[in-house]
Order: sequence, then structure tokens, then C-alpha cells
Amino acid sequence: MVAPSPTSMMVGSKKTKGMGVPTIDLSMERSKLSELVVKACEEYGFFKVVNHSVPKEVITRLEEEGIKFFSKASSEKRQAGPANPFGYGCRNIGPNGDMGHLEYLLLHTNPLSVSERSKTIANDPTKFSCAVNDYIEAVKELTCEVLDLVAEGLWVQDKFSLSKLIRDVHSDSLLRINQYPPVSLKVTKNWDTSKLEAHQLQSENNNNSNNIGFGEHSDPQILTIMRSNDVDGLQISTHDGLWIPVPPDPNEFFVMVGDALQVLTNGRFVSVRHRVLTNTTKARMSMMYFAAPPLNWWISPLPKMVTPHNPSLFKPFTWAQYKQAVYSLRLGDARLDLFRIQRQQDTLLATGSP
Ligand SMILES: C=C1C[C@]23C[C@@]1(O)CC[C@H]2[C@@]12CCC[C@@](C)(C(=O)O1)[C@H]2[C@@H]3C(=O)O
Ligand SMILES: O=C(O)CCC(=O)C(=O)O
Ligand SMILES: [Fe+2]
Repeated sequence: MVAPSPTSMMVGSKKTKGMGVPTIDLSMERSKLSELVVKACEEYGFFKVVNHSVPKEVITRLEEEGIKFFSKASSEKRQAGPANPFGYGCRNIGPNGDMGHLEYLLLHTNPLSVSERSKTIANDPTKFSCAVNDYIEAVKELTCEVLDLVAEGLWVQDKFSLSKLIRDVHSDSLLRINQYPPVSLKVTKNWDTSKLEAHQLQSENNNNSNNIGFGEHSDPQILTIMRSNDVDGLQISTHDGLWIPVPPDPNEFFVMVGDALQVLTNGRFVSVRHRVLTNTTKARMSMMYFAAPPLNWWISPLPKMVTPHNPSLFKPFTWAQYKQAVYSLRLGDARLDLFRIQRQQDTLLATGSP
């Protein structure tokens, strides 16, 4: 069932909504389940799944590898960088000056790429790549299950039309392991502050403030599957712009609608904007699986989602074209706007012409 849980919190001067995120029990009867998945995607673009099939041991092994890596000395971690295109990153997010209070490992999910990267990341590369590959395989299955439920709930004829996009061996799906340092322990030997300006250091040491761990953005891919340890910080924005804190749940997964699914559903779903604010004394670690199609595959609204009354809102693009736009812009930019079809009525409304 979809069950919002109560929470409330103040962020800066803006009050967050006094309600929680929907939770969906995957063991429910299928037709009801697909209806609830579609409802949660429409209303929030975000939900938590319980009773999923990912073994606890698979999650624990990846978490242990993450802990092992992030507790290494900075100089050692930097050998696994830079994060562009894949590897270790610290503070810098993407190529256009975005920054956050975090360090991370960004990996392609292709097993060959994982095994190559593992050599600079882990002292036991085979153990590391096994943990990563097992996690990716299990979470990919969960993603496909959710996408099949979406297709069923939307009454799309080919119920595998969405999961096919990410099952392909050439899928461009990514895995990102983020670690947000604890606030009171930020100035440590592993957290290099030597390159910071004085005003940045001052805010580093201000224990009472919320730090921007990861600035506001939507994920560009089809779906993101997120799992974190028991440290909070993630917030999602409702469609009317209110921020909801997401209480962490280390045993469960959270599903986020990405930009590509917004296009595939012709705007019926809207990608969820989210951010991470940290102010805890324990490090938050999150594991993000970003489900994407192969680079040369075209993305356009599913035929079922386009009618004469509901014409396509987006120009078709390949995933590579979209990625190029994403990486040329800033983290929080509304990149989908570059691919919107401007209709005559919209132009008339915008210019105020009769
Ligand atoms: C600033 C950036 C980092 C990012 C690429 C981008 O130019 C804009 C989107 C960012 C994001 C957010 C979701 C996960 C991610 C891997 C992605 O595909 O888009 C990151 C990119 C990144 O960290 O490189
Ligand atoms: O750490 C989190 O909970 C969210 C991180 C995130 O949004 C991302 O990596 O795209
Ligand atoms: Fe994200």
C-alpha cells in the first residue's frame, strides 16, 4: 500500500511539509501494486519499496567495501581519481564548478569497467568488483521489476518496453557511492581542507548549520534506486516546491523518477528534485544505481502516452545527446527544457498575443 509517514522539519526559513514519502510493499497483489506504483510516480516521483528481493548480504558486502575505501588516507583515495569519467571524486561534482560536502566513487556498471577501476580502488580488487557486480545485478532486477509495474500500471501493451531499455548489455547505467563527512569531524586528516578559502573554512567549522552535501537536482536517467545507511540528510521536493526530509532506512530501497522517464511518460511523471543536507555526527553513505539505456538508443514518449489531445512534449533524442546536454550544464539546471517542443498555443500565451 502507499502509506505516507509523518515527519516535519525546518530548513533555513522554509518550512518543510509535515508528511512523509509513500511506501510500497512489493509483496502485494500485482494489479493493485502497479496502480500504486503509478500513483506514487505521478504524485511524488519518489517512493520507498519494502519486501524487495535484494539479499541483505549483497547490500552489506558493498557497504563494507565502501567503508574500507573511504577510510583510506586522502592520498591513497586520490589514486582512484579523478571521477571524470569514472573513479574517485571529492567535493567537485561534475565538470562545471558544482561542489558538495561529499566524496564519492562513480562507476560504470559494465563488469569489465568495474574490474578495471577496482585495481586503483581496492587492495583486494576481486573482492571489491564481486561486491559491486553482485549489488548491480540484484538492484538491476529490482529496477526492472519496478519498470514492469510502471508499464502495467500505464496499460502499455509491451509490458517489458521500459525494462528492456536497461537490460541491454550496453546499458549506460552507473553506480555512485557517496560519503558525506560527519559535521563535527570534518577537519580530519582524511578530509582535505587545505585548498579551501577562509570563508569556506569558517562555514566548515560551524557545527550548527546544515551543509549542502549534494545540491538540488533531478537525476537525468530513467530511474534511480537509492539505499543509504541510517544517517539522514536526503530531502525531496514535492511538485509544489516543498521539501520533505526522507528518513533513512538501511534495509529498504528508495525509487526516484529521472528525467528520461519523464520523457518516456510524456510528462505524466515528473522527475523528482532532491538534495542532501548534512548536519549529523556520523557519516552518511548512500549507494545510487542510475538506470540508463545504451548511449545510442533513442528516447521519446511511449506511443501509448501520445494522443491527439496529448501531443508529444519532447523532441526525440539519443541518451548520448541527453548526457552531453547534462554534462554541459550545472547540477541544478532544468536540462529537459532544451528538448521541449514549443507549441503554438504556448508561444501565444508566452508573448501575450491574441
Ligand atoms: C554537475 C554534474 C554532475 C552530474 C553531471 C552534471 O553535469 C549534472 C548532473 C549530475 C548528475 C546527477 C545524478 C548522477 C550523475 C552521475 C548524473 O548522471 O548526473 C551526476 C553527474 C556526475 O556526478 O558526474
Ligand atoms: O546521497 C543521497 O542520498 C543522494 C545523492 C544523489 O542525489 C546523487 O548521487 O545523485
Ligand atoms: Fe541525485
